[in-house]
Amino acid sequence: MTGGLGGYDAVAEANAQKSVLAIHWSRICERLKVEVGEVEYRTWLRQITVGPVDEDEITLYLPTRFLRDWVRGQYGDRLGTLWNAEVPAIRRVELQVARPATDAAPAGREDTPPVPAAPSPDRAAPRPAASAPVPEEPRPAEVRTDLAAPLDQRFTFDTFVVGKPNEFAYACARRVAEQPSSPGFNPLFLYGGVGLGKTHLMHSIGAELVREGRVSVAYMSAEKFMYRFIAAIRSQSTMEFKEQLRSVDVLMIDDLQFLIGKDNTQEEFFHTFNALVDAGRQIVVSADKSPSDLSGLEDRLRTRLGCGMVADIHATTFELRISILEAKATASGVVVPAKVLEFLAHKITSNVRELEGALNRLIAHANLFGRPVTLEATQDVLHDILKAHDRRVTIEEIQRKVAEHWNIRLTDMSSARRARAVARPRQVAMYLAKQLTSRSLPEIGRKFGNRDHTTVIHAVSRVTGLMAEDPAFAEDVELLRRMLES
Ligand SMILES: Nc1ncnc2c1ncn2[C@@H]1O[C@H](COP(=O)(O)OP(=O)(O)OP(=O)(O)O)[C@@H](O)[C@H]1O
Repeated sequence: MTGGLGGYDAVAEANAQKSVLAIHWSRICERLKVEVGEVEYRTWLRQITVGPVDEDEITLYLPTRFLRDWVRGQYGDRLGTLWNAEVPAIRRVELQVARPATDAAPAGREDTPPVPAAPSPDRAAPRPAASAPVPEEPRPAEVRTDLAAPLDQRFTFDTFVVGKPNEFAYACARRVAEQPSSPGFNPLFLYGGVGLGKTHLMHSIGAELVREGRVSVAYMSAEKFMYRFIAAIRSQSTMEFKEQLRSVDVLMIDDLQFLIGKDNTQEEFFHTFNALVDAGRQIVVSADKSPSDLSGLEDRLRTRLGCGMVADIHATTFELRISILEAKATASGVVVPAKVLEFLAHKITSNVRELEGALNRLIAHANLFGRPVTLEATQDVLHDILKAHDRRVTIEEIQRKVAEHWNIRLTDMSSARRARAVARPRQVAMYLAKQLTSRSLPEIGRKFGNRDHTTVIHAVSRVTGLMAEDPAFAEDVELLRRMLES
């Protein structure tokens, strides 16, 4: 590809080469359609654009890293063979990530338009000619701050403590961060109660992708999405808003439940969602409930949200709370005795945010006054928080949980049935009632079908004995106790 005769000839030669390559490529595409089928072709191969030839190598472009890797793994050799059959001088195919020019939208902050000739900041930037792919190098990884909230630097995979309740969601988030748009993982829908780490995981995905490079990430709360949309309508710039959204590689929307009842915004989100997924981009969404339980969201949106991977973050266990506290205490550099951590993990069970808040207050207090953290100081410094968490468990709740756990009828808690499958759970419920409530033995007996207080004493000692003998049984009872306390 030498020019030698001046700029015009070089351009003419490049154009001629392009049109010849385009003819070869269209023939190869026809072959591929027949070989792999129309659907497969449209999903993976249609997005390829042809780049330059250098010696014996032709460069093909794909819009995302994920597509590039997939096509390379599945079709790399075949593409090489087909090109070689068309143009014997081509012996190798190089696959690169590049956004086709038709998709190119402003890629930086609004105040730094990437296309120098942009006529005005409130108009979409002009697009280069459709056939010229934009190579990946000049387009650095970025967080689309024009669209989105900046990522919180503290929320990374490294600082996320993994335990049983969140290990699945964590694994899914890691997978998406490593391979955005993997089949089966798009969209990734994370859900769980308040303060259990959904936002932390989303920011971790964003941080990882940006660190890895080559993708643009937009993160925003559903609330922010709505306000941006409304502002765009008011300023008559909805097209620009849509284009910005649809130009990102990964779109993350936090707290989607906010869109319940906001029909127009839902509609807009639905179209954005479809446009991105259809273009092979990744969507990550969080909400407080699963897609099927988000009544108030349009059915078609709920259906699409549930199409990828739905991962639940469960309420924390005692072990996870301890691990989180340990990690955060270590990071703070303040020595917090194990018994203080255990005390907090027992007392503050509702969510990690509150747990973290309590620990932060303790640490701040220790730093301010230069005093060691003790159990007494903890009770003093946190007395208001601890009081709010002093939960009263009722005997009815205990009976319900225990019955559910062993799959027996609630009425069997007070029935006369003595079969072990029923009597043992009943004894456990009596034991837990004694442990977790301040009710007297006769009161407990009365709640269990008017039994005598000696029956309750017998149940307590029987369960205590069995727990000592049988670790699996002890674990069951312990689990129930923690569930009831949280
Ligand atoms: N497994 C964890 N390891 C470390 N920190 C955690 C973990 N889970 C939650 N946190 C911390 O708890 C706080 C609350 O988490 P986050 O904001 O991610 O919760 P959320 O599920 O998004 O809550 P909301 O429903 O209110 O949006 C954050 O400071 C976060 O870092």
